[in-house]
Amino acid sequence: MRLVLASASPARLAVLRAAGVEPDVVVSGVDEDALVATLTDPTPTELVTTLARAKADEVASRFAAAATNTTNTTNIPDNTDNTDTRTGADDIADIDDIADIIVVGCDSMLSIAGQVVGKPGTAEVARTRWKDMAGGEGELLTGHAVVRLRDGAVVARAEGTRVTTVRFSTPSGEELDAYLATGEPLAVAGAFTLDGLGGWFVEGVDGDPSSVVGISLPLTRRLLAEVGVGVVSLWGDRATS
Ligand SMILES: Nc1nc2c(ncn2[C@H]2C[C@H](O)[C@@H](COP(=O)(O)OP(=O)(O)OP(=O)(O)O)O2)c(=O)[nH]1
Repeated sequence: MRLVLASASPARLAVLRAAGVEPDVVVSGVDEDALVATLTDPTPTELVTTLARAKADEVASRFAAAATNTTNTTNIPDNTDNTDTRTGADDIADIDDIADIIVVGCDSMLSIAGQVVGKPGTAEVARTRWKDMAGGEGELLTGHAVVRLRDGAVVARAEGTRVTTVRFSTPSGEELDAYLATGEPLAVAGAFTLDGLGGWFVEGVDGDPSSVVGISLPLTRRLLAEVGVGVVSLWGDRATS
């Protein structure tokens, strides 16, 4: 059995590794903006669940193609060097045993001031986000989709979303300038991290902290159980040491 993380997120990989799981990483080629554009007034939960499902399904489809020995190169991003520099991602060709594969896809967004937002992308957008966040609170939603395949055929799937309330401090002008200058807040949902430099500006969370970082361990444990996988079986030698 192999757990495949369908994500380029170093944060998600770090959470799983710290929790005893060494997943294979296969980055999905999902165009999130294009997919969101096809949705009609999705709720925040529908948004992150749809995106998480799309990421998991895109990677799962590659295993289906590999299992039938067909090469569907139309939608498999060119990953000829077999690694994605962002996270050292594998190509599915690197995964020797595809008899029993569990693919996990996630998507995180912050609901704040009546908007649901992802990664700011620029310092200007991140600064604007912090004007809404400072001294207040938002809800960090992380959608999760788990797909289990045996010999390339989907045999089970499970989905869920975790919502965690995050209470923000009020960084000074100098602190915010410095934080934005690091670049960290530009590449993470909600323009903050709980486990990085952003932690200086988070007063607290109500709910699951791992979900804020990018993947909820307790929810993923339940979703794995729904597809017949006990999380302890994924701990490898950690379970016996
Ligand atoms: N280290 C850390 N990262 C965070 C935190 N909050 C959000 N993030 C990251 C996790 C994800 O990498 C990113 C949310 O964007 P997405 O859910 O679209 O994932 P991303 O595009 O990174 O990768 P993916 O789409 O799964 O391939 O923000 C946090 O508190 N700590």
